[in-house]
Amino acid sequence: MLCSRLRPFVRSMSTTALPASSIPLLTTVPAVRQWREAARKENKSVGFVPTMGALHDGHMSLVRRSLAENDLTILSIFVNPAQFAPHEDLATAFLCIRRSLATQEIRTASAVFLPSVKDMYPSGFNQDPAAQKGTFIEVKGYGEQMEGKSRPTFFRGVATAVIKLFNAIEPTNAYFGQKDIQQCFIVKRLCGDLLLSHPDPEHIHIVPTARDPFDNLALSSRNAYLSAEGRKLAPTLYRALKVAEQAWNDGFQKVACVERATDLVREVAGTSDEAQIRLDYIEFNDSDSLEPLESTQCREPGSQPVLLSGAMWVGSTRLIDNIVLEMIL
Ligand SMILES: Nc1ncnc2c1ncn2[C@@H]1O[C@H](COP(=O)(O)OP(=O)(O)OP(=O)(O)O)[C@@H](O)[C@H]1O
Ligand SMILES: CC(C)(CO)[C@@H](O)C(=O)[O-]
Ligand code: BAL
Repeated sequence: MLCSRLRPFVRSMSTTALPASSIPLLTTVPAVRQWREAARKENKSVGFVPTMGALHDGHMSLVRRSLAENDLTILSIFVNPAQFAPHEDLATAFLCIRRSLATQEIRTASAVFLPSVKDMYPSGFNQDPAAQKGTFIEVKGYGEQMEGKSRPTFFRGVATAVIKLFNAIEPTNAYFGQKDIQQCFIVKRLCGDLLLSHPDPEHIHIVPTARDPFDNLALSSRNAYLSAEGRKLAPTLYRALKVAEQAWNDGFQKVACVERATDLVREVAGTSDEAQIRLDYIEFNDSDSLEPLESTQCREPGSQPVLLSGAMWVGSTRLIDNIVLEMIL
């Protein structure tokens, strides 16, 4: 069963309701397979950019990279209900799709795939994980770490939707944003574990986070929900991560790096009239296991990359950001 808030928006996504477009809007799995088959016959490589709509410049940096590296680029827009907890705002995410389809930028892609919830969940979908039936994919030991601690069913939803999209499109390459760094590593592992060839883990590309050029705030669909005051405070998360990065590079232990970053957020929160910001976490994780580092761990040059990531509440909006230490993307 579909969550009641979602139902009207799914109905409104019927083909006839879509705006006119000069690029193919593929709304069913058979249609996207046909498009893919034609590309295969012409020996054309296909780059894939999965999104949930509400397009911004961060999405466009993925599209640009795909355009540069492939003959054809397909972008999907699917607000995947399985990655939203029942209390999260799925309806607002849906409202953004129509606006995205009207933007000029996605017209540079070769095709847009807009599946319905019914196409993506042929066995039906229930928003309550305990009542769900059918096939769901878990990436055990990785999906529970980091963001998974706050969003327990999130990566199960992401993995399930991504594998379905990959099976429908069979892309040569797929592009994901560094802003959602855990998602990038989980998708790579998913492709490796399930022995996927289209794409295999080496063809999952991580594109650096696109930021506001003035204050480095990571672009995100969620930024649209910030108040004017909240928008001013939002870059504090990245500033805090930079403080932690500096301390790490100076040789401090993890616990001290986190403390310095936390102090900065506390200080900024103290100067805000409305005390709008609250740090959820700042953590250092191993990029292979995704396990948190030991408190006493400090920088070891030449070791494998470390994920320095954080989440911060700005009013009722939860923002995430990260820095990958010692890695060339
Ligand atoms: N600032 C960014 N730079 C690069 N890629 C990004 C950026 N923001 C999002 N992406 C990537 O775009 C893809 C689609 O993301 P999505 O449609 O969920 O947008 P979003 O801005 O991440 O939304 P939300 O704010 O709900 O997290 C993902 O791979 C995501 O990592
Ligand atoms: C990858 C994704 C499209 C899967 O639903 C989503 O998690 C997102 O937009 O990052
Ligand atoms: N880009 C991540 C999607 C989400 O947070 O639901």
